[in-house]
Amino acid sequence: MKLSAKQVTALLEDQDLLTQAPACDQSFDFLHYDSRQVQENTLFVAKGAFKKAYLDGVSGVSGIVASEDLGFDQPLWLVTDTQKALAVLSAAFFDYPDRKLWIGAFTGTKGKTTAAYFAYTILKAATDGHTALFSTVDRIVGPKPEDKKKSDLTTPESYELYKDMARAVGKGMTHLVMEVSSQAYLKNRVYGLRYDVGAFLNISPDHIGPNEHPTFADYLAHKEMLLDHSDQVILNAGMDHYEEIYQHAKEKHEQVLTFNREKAASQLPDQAPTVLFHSDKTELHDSYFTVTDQAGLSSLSELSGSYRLNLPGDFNEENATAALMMTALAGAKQKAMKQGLDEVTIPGRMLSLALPEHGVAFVDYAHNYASLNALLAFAKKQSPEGQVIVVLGAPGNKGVSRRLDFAKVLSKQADQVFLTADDPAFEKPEDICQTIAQAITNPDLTIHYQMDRIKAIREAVLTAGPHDLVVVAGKGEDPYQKVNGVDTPYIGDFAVVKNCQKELEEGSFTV
Ligand SMILES: CC(=O)N[C@H]1[C@@H](OP(=O)(O)OP(=O)(O)OC[C@H]2O[C@@H](n3ccc(=O)[nH]c3=O)[C@H](O)[C@@H]2O)O[C@H](CO)[C@@H](O)[C@@H]1O[C@H](C)C(=O)N[C@@H](C)C(=O)N[C@H](CCC(=O)O)C(=O)O
Ligand SMILES: Nc1ncnc2c1ncn2[C@@H]1O[C@H](COP(=O)(O)OP(=O)(O)OP(=O)(O)O)[C@@H](O)[C@H]1O
Repeated sequence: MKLSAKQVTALLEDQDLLTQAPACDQSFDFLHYDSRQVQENTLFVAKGAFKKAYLDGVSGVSGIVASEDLGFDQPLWLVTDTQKALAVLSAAFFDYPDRKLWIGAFTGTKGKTTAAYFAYTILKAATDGHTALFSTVDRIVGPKPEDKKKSDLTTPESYELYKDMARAVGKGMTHLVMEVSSQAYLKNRVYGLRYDVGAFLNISPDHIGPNEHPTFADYLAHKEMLLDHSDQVILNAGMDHYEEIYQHAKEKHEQVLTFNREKAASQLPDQAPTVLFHSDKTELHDSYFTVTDQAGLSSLSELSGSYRLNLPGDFNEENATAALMMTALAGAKQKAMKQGLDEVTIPGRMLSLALPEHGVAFVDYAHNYASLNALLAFAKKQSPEGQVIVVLGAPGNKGVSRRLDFAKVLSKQADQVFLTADDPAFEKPEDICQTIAQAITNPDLTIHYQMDRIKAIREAVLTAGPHDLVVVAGKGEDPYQKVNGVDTPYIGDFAVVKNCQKELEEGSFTV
């Protein structure tokens, strides 16, 4: 892997990014955007909030790509957009690994990680283990334990993206399932990348604020960009703003594949969904549903059938239908589809545990209005004779609107709530919980305060009767709490509930 100066100039020129190129004739052994990772003979891309001082005392940089002359002595390529430049150069440096992979991508406000795990597990079965996964939780480039690492972002920086794709190709992977966030388009992390299939799951207001999107329209526009860069597209016909998203997709695609729940009101009367699904049985630990291809497309010929999904939640049937359609387009056979959904598990998503004499606990990552609403609606349906007892908090110094959103959902769907800490950052968790409590409008909802999250979960379990559901929302298996700028280690909600279960079984449970 090398880049010659000539190549760099040609690549940047080709994308109309170049405003000035140096007259030099050299080759670079490395490419990077982070001064802490520079090696001997690196072409350095100064992007984002880069400061010149970062390169003080750093040796090894032999060329610079930047949007302004920062006063370095090395050959300089001046470009109009450093993030796009990094993407273009990374793709070339890693020898276009994207062209050697079948790539399926999910976007949406909710369900990206879940649907990506569904599709990954199906394709792993269909390709005999030759599938990679780039998700918010893990980035998996091969079959061995050492091929898996924790993700930092939902969609990584372009350099990291192509580097990990190249690693996946090197390990014999043929398919990749990935999540694409709106930020990835906003920050040009996926500039120039094409997908074989792109699926748009849903949209609701989120990620709007400083450092994210200025408006909802901007958020939606960046999500829609996935449709422009996918060869085939799948849309959830039941989502908000469907008509607008469908029209957008139609501008680029003759065929737009859509799905919806059977008997759902059609948002576009002239356009029947390609695929319909319905629930056969929803249980506390899994769900059974049937999918039917209405259009009789040969590309979806393996799709129609009944499936067991190893996760509960009616919204997960939606995610699963999208994953089934995507994997059918990738050529998966129904046997792999059934096996994948039957076996799939996702860290921190809809994990359920039976608690002797204390009902059932759900640990879930739901942390905004749409996801908490879907989760508690499901819980309410599952415990008609019992109470829904929720443990949650809201993060400090970000997503402040979530506090009122949670109060709204709790007022509608919960019987008791244990308000607690959830990444309080530089705020006091007590203050955040007070804001939530003050906005709760249901006088019948019992409110408890316990800022120690482990104690809050244990107290909720102690409170629960045999028919109750304890829903621990917001952190899933997150291994830390953000407190005063420090990632403070935390055993994770699931581990706390598991300990409760073990102690209940042994008869030693106390709070
Ligand atoms: C607002 C935003 O998108 N920022 C991202 C962006 O930051 P940036 O380019 O300004 O980079 P920076 O970290 O401020 O530093 C500037 C440059 O100096 C370099 N540097 C820095 C320090 C140093 O000592 N030496 C040095 O060279 C850095 O490598 C970087 O190239 O590029 C960085 C990676 O190169 C990202 O880590 C960072 O994401 C931040 C941390 C972030 O949290 N973003 C969130 C909002 C995000 O993207 N979330 C979405 C999920 C949304 C969803 O759930 O739908 C995601 O895809 O994860
Ligand atoms: N289709 C859906 N509709 C509503 N809620 C959903 C849906 N799918 C998942 N959820 C809820 O949202 C939570 C997060 O799901 P998931 O991690 O798959 O979404 P995501 O899009 O990756 O989220 P994020 O961008 O926050 O990482 C789940 O734990 C579940 O409670």
